[in-house]
Amino acid sequence: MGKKKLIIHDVNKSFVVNGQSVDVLKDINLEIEEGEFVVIVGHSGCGKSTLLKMIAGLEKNDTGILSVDGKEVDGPGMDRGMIFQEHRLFPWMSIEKNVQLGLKGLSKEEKRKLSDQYLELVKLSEFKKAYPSQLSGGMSQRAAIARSLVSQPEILLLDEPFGALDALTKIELQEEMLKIRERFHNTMIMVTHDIEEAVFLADRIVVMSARPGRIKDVIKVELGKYRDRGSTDFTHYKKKIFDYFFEEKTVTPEYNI
Ligand SMILES: Nc1ncnc2c1ncn2[C@@H]1O[C@H](COP(=O)(O)OP(=O)(O)OP(=O)(O)O)[C@@H](O)[C@H]1O
Repeated sequence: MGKKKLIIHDVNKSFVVNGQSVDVLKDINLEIEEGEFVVIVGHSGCGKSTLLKMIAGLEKNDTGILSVDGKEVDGPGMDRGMIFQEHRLFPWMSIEKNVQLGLKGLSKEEKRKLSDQYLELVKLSEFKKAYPSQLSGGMSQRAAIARSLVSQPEILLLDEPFGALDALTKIELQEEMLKIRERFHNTMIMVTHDIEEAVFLADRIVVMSARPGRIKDVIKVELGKYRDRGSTDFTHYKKKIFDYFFEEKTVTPEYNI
């Protein structure tokens, strides 16, 4: 057993909508080890993004405890980085300047060195002076990855980061995420609607039930480091997760298999 990085204990969350309290997450209990890659899947609206936002410190849990390294989460921190489906780069800044945004208290030269290093990692060195509008969707998402990695977060929170990309770019970036994780040993927590992506990347897959979101199952993916998307075992995991969604209601179009 590795070191526990994140502990979520008896967490509940509701929102007030039209004057009424609506339960969004119910009795969430989850422990994530340092360096683990955990992927969360569940129907649209079951509270996956809300859970990520609570870990990021952007939303507050109503009850229970949510702690990182034994310290209760109380707002955003440099130890956690977040990547969203849209790249959220500032259009008026070059890619280089966007990447440097998260760096505080460093000289210009130090910032430049770091942004160069991370832009090289995501293969965007040649585009550092370009603006977001001059980049493709995949390139913009690479820049967003560099921006979140440059401040060296220990936990990377990924909210459907490749959801808007074409299939080939998506596969390329999935493989790069694995390389990044191998190099930096970050703990990764990703939300996705793509079951194949979940099986390809995860050490464990958290399956959530429809609203209010509860953890229905946590599946350990025992497929080794390099996974063959066409293998029988890979397909077996895909089917197992897909069956959870049949169980609840008829197939939902938001899920790709
Ligand atoms: N700030 C808010 N105020 C009120 N309701 C909210 C707020 N944020 C989220 N919700 C509601 O909470 C529920 C869960 O939202 P959330 O975005 O976490 O779901 P999700 O599982 O990530 O959905 P999707 O897969 O469609 O992105 C939804 O019904 C949403 O409308």
